Amino acid sequence: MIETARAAAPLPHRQASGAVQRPVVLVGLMGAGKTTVGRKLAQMLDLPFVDTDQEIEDASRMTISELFATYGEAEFRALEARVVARLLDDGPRIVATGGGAYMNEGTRRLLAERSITVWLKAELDVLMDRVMKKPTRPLLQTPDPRATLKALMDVRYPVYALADLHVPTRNVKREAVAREILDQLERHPHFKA
Ligand SMILES: Nc1ncnc2c1ncn2[C@@H]1O[C@H](COP(=O)(O)OP(=O)(O)OP(=O)(O)O)[C@@H](O)[C@H]1O
Ligand SMILES: O=C(O)C1=C[C@@H](O)[C@@H](O)[C@H](O)C1
Ligand SMILES: [Mg+2]
Repeated sequence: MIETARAAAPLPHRQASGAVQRPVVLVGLMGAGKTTVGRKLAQMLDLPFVDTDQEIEDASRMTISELFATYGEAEFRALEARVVARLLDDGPRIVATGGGAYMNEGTRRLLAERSITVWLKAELDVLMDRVMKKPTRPLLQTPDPRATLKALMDVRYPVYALADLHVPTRNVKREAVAREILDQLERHPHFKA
């Protein structure tokens, strides 16, 4: 279900509203803050916010874990790619992707043509702290989730690095991360000041 951000209270960047020419798509590993920061950024820009994991769960009426268990990862990835592609047809908005969405080459090509991509980059310790708060993520159901996350980092970080903007998340507040994205967006050619 597409969620529309409620009118935000006046903020320093409010004049930027409506100036994003393309969807802004957040990519990065589980726990990087794509959903949390994406929602904040959408409020700041007064744009709709969409989370692909949520879209998939709403459409299938199943949780991501149930989808993995019932249909397998490959089917989930195919559905995810279709959902991301469809969201690019709906005009400027903030899109939080699932952690693996950007690993699909076709998805990356589409996103490069039609969106502004933002990599939320985080260190392993920060990610571990965060993902352990909700330990249901299907890919981390392993004997050593930290080693699994590290292995995913090694494979994925060179790919996430292809995104247009790189924003470190560290242990800064979600508002500060959203503002850093906004600062970088304002310097991007598809953002009209
Ligand atoms: N900047 C931040 N500071 C503190 N906590 C944060 C920050 N960003 C996210 N979190 C917390 O980290 C957890 C994971 O965040 P979130 O769900 O937004 O990550 P995600 O990138 O969307 O992960 P996934 O790929 O699994 O959907 C949440 O509990 C969230 O509240
Ligand atoms: O990093 C990943 O591959 C995933 C991240 C989550 O957002 C979900 O999309 C799912 O758990 C897979
Ligand atoms: Mg998320």
